[in-house]
Amino acid sequence: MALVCLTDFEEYAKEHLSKATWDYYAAGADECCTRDDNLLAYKRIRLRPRVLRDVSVSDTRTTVQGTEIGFPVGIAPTAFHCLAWHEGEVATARATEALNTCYITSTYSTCSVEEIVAAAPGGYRWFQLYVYRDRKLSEQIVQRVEALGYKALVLTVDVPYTGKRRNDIRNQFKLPPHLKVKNFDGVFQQETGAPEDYGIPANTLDPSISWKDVYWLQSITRLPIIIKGILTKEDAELAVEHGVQGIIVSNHGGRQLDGGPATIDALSEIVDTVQGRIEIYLDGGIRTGSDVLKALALGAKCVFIGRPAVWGLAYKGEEGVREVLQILNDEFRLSMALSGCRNVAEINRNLIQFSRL
Ligand SMILES: Cc1cc2nc3c(=O)[nH]c(=O)nc-3n(C[C@H](O)[C@H](O)[C@H](O)COP(=O)(O)O)c2cc1C
Ligand SMILES: CCCCCCC(=O)C(=O)O
Repeated sequence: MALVCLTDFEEYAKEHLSKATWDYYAAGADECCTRDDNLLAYKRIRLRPRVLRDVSVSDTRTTVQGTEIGFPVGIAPTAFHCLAWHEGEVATARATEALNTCYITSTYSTCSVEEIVAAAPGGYRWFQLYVYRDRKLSEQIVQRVEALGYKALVLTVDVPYTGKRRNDIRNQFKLPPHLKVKNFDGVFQQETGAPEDYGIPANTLDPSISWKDVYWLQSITRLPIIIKGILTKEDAELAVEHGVQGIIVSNHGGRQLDGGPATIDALSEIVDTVQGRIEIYLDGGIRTGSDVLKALALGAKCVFIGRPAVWGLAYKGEEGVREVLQILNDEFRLSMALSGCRNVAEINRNLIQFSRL
């Protein structure tokens, strides 16, 4: 039977992946309140559609960091794509190249950045970076992705420690031995029995990371820096003051702090504070084209999907991710037209029924 919406892909993935892999992808932290609220928050928002506006032609294109993409939905960084499909991130990269959108490659990819670029040489990509205690490791990967033509660095700031994901603990989930964090092959070795997250030594990431490390990162790269994991106006203001080029409003898909806000609920205070000085993106809970429309109406320049891309991989690799992206593109185009918007420039706050919020 045809899969017609993203939840169809979710059901397929749940049925076909091993329980431990499914649990890892689905996980939220603790009671999963924030993970679930990311989706529920969209359902609380109502739109104010305009009519009789000649929507016979519609244009979903936009720009991010000055580059045109086909529609305002990219792929958020998620780890371990080879768990879902044997070609892993290579398949994801090919799908995003085909749909002309942005793919943020995770530090914890199971294909190397060199393999990803070779598979989809024309693709538009950003690289997601975690900061390591051993800064040389971070510097080396930054140099590699810069040389490979990645267009921005996405600095993830919400993982000083990994959130408590109960099923992963119950399942003692770890990357199976035939898969590797390919960007650091052989680097993350450790003695048996030492603390680990998913088979990776637990103490590699630096929990002392602070705003001064943004200056350090700027000193080692010419790439634009986008901070992922901002949820408050105070931190958005600091991001602007530290000279970064963008923010991703994100709670890591509800996998880190449980009890934080849904990202769509956090967006407005950040947009009001930033006042257009840098681009603001959002991820978390995007499952339909009207979710995309709502996020853009509230001020996001582009949104990113995490789990739905992995569901697409689990279904049919590259083809599955293409289908997921195509469905979102089609639904977004339809939602735009049904609310009277011919292009993304016409999407604004007037579309949102604030009296209900
Ligand atoms: C399985 C999984 C792995 C993830 N791995 C990373 C990662 O390596 N780096 C990162 O910055 N965010 C990671 N994230 C968070 C995503 O980038 C994104 O914030 C989140 O998935 C968005 O929510 P959604 O899944 O509801 O679309 C991961 C999320 C999931 C579900
Ligand atoms: C050692 C930390 C592993 C993190 C794995 C990727 C990730 O961010 C996730 O949410 O899962």
